Amino acid sequence: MTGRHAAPVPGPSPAPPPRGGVLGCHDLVKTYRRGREEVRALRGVTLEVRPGEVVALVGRSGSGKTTLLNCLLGWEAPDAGTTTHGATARGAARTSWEEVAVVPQRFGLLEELSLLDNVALPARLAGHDDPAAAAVAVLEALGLAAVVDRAPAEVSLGQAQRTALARALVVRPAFLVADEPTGRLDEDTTTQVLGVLRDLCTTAGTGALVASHDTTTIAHADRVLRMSDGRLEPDA
Ligand SMILES: Nc1ncnc2c1ncn2[C@@H]1O[C@H](COP(=O)(O)OP(=O)(O)OP(=O)(O)O)[C@@H](O)[C@H]1O
Repeated sequence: MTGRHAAPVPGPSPAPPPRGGVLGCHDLVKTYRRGREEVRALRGVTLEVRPGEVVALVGRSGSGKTTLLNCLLGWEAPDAGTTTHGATARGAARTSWEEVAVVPQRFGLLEELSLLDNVALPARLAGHDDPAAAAVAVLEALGLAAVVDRAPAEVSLGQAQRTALARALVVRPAFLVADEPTGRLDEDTTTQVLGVLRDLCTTAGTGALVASHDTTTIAHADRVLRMSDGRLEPDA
């Protein structure tokens, strides 16, 4: 624990995204095929994330976590199954960043923009009065005040990872999906980041689904879902 309280993440000025409902999926199936080889990455996965809760998704490397998140988000097409995105209960193609924001495993930052501009972008698209101020506030809360003007290539992987999280949090989304968002961080920084995430879930009612191998992240979750060989294990 750092002993620091996480600064609250300021809210965007426009109307908040539609709230309510759940982020979830029902009976998702996904098989990858390469020639004759088949990898059954998802074998019928059903889950729900409710507003305000932090759910950790854990499992060995290759158990299907990233595939599950990608299918849940609509970034990959499942072979079967359905997804629900909060209040809209529609397909991912129509889901806005304010409804479901994402921290991808490989960050997905725009290399030609500064960290500040990367984080301000979704706030700008959401119609925030002062996107830069909102971006600075969340970057500061995540311990990045000193590097906001640098490009992603000019910071450490841990700093880039926190920037990807800041870009998701800046719009106070209804739901957050994060793939290993603390994998590059030391324990103190992880605790700081989790404090900011928890604050958002409490104050904005964000429901978070966080795939992680990190014991600190798992310990801070309200619920833990365990994946094994393309399936979720039944609750212990
Ligand atoms: N595009 C792809 N083509 C073929 N197989 C794939 C593809 N993507 C993933 N796989 C396979 O699907 C299985 C699940 O992979 P996935 O990336 O979902 O696991 P993971 O639990 O997220 O792993 P990690 O913790 O290492 O990120 C693995 O066996 C992987 O090799």
